[in-house]
Amino acid sequence: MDRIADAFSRAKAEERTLFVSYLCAGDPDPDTSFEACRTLIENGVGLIELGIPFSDPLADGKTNQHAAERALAAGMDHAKCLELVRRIREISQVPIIFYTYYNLVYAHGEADYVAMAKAAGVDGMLVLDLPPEEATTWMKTCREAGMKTVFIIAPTTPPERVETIANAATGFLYYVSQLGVTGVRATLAGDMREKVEEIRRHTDLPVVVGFGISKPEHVRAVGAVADGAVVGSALVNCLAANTDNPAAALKALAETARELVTGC
Ligand SMILES: O=P(O)(O)OC[C@@H](O)[C@@H](O)c1c[nH]c2ccccc12
Repeated sequence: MDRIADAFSRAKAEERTLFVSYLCAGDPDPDTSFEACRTLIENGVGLIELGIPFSDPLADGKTNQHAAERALAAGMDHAKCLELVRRIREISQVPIIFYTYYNLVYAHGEADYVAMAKAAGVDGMLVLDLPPEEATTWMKTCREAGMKTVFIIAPTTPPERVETIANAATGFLYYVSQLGVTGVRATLAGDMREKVEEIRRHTDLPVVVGFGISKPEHVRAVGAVADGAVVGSALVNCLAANTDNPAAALKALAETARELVTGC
């Protein structure tokens, strides 16, 4: 079963953009985090990026950093992240990607980290601070375990590295359309089409675009050039604004997802 390929091919067949969500696992607490994932699935999300909370999330903007802080403060650990995946698998076959940092992989050992995730039902990994040039053993370990390895391409990625990254990736490629770190923005990058077309010259993998997406018109603009639209901070903000009221957080999440999915 290739949940990732199935999700993208279903979206393509239905001529829609795959709605990809990001939340930090365990934000604001393990139970609410599971209900948040259920809410997203019920409101159109077709692929879940789960951030593994880490104390030094250097690639994340303030919104995601605070989400990781809330999750860690709520006692989220690796075992609970795997338990969250198992709970999601009881209700859905939605593809799940771990967004993690290499310190967390190293702490368990690559083989164990991948094996535990695969057993729980994770479909792919994005190690945010591990470039393909340093990921030879990682990619081999994941390939042998049937775990996809997603990689990121940025606006500043030079052409020769676009090819290297595109050739290393499996599952899909993620084009982060803005410079800097994650976070809601008023406008999207203007050169998205050219960069995605450049990526597509090197791969047949699906390409998703993220960074700053917060409105249906952003999703529509991304959908015109890419196979999926990634929304993180706009969803995380729903939890951040209601940390003392899980029901309100989930209601805001459902409303935001329902609005964004109209752009898919
Ligand atoms: O938050 P935004 O602007 O909607 O962007 C998605 C982003 O949060 C998610 O894909 C992500 C979370 N952590 C990351 C680190 C690097 C790149 C991307 C990410």
